[in-house]
Amino acid sequence: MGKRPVVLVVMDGVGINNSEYGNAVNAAYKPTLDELWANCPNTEISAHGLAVGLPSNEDMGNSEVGHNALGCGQIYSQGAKLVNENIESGEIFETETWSGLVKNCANGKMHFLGLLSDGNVHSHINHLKALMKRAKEDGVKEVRLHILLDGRDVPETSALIYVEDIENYMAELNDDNFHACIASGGGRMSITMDRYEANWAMVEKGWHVHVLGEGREFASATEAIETYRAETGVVDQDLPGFVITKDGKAVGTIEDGDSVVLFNFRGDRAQEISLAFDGDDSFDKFDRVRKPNVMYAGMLQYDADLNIPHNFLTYPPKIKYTLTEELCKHGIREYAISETQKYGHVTYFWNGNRSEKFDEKLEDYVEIKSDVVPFEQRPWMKAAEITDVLCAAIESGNYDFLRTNYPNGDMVGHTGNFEATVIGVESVDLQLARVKKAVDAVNGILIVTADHGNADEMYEKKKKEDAPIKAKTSHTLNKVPFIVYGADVELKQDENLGLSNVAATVADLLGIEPNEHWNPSIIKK
Ligand SMILES: O=C(O)[C@H](O)COP(=O)(O)O
Ligand SMILES: [Mn+2]
Ligand SMILES: [Mn+2]
Repeated sequence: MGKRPVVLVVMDGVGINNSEYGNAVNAAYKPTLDELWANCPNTEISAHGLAVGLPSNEDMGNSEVGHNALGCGQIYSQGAKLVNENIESGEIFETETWSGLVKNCANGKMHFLGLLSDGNVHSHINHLKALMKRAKEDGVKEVRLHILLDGRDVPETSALIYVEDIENYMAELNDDNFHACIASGGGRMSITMDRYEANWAMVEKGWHVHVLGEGREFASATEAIETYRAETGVVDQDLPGFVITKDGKAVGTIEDGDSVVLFNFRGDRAQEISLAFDGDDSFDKFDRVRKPNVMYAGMLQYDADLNIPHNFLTYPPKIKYTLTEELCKHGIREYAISETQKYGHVTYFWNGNRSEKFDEKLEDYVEIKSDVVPFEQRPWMKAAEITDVLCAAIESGNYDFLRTNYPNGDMVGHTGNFEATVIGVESVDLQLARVKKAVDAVNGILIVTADHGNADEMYEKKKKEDAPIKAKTSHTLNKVPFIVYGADVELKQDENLGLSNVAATVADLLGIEPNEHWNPSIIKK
């Protein structure tokens, strides 16, 4: 091509926060990032709320919407917003899927499985309430709820707030003809919500409690949560699975003739459990022991290429004109690499929730296997291993555009462990120095940015001056850095810039005319 290669680094979860309080990014020793920020063209860009297609500016960013915006140069209404609209207009209940679900369980139960919170990253409790209410109106008699406790997109020990809320809601709905109750549950990082096949054993554990009704027994979800908290001290996302029983019997195993709705709208952590429900006898990820004959549907279609799940209630955004597609048209050779935890972020999310490549010949994707450990124990994760392989790819001269995601700021940030998160950010900085050197060796251009904040705010904001410090595990509403190294450009400084302006900027740096559908480049002309 004769063009200068462009390397883009997403430092997952590394936002900009002017306050030092709980700020693991500022607390980290990060000479390379500091030097780049001080000496290179840079700007701050938005990564949350309306800038990434979420319902409001109160919604923090997340990896799905962040990488979608980065990789497609446009702002699409995202799952959270689409489901809101679909419920508000009532269209969701006019779908064949909904009527099929209702009809299918005429003599059985309707099960709702999903993340119980108002985090709005994977799900929203209001969506669940709307589905339950309508199920009752449509004549469903028995509803069972399988709850995944959050504490990752919401405060780390907030599960009981949502349990109480939904139990009160069910109590109001329950009458002589309708009965809804919680049947099983567990922490979202302990059961069911694995992603990118990092740890199928989590899904197997979820299958056992939700479907088979096998697990430690409790009389209520509150009892389970309180008992586990007292025994283990773990936070909500890590609480073990539990089964609710009455008179020695699980109240809501999933049986032939039942219907099951996964009320999460986000795809990554919804796919594996969906495969377990949809899969025929050839399913071999774990032994399901018993596979009930149910109608299963997702709140959204999680992967349109792979048709997961077969039935769904809301169409995902149809993301068109992605950067990868455009670059392929120009013969640009692309390379994407991350470790398992974020591999799908730089491929599937980046390409508009598409799991197939646009052009086999032009694209190479590499996954480095993530550790299966609590990440506060190994905050460096696989940053060095990613860099080994990435630098070799840069120096090979075989690629024109290379992108990577370093998960540390985010994955360690989600543990709520400040010290470990500082080390996570420092690990990324160490690798950044190596990437920069490789970029220099090929006379390339380096872009450093992030998909949303997390490590930049590790403590919940205090409500009272003398309140104790409380760890914050979720993402933030903060802006993220955008830095260009190795190119003599001037960057715009504009309140309205966001992640969706990055694709056009990459095209500019590669000497390609940005697609007309994209938001404008950040480079001043
Ligand atoms: O799934 C998760 O781990 C969190 O809910 C969101 O994190 P991510 O958007 O950075 O993946
Ligand atoms: Mn992220
Ligand atoms: Mn995250």
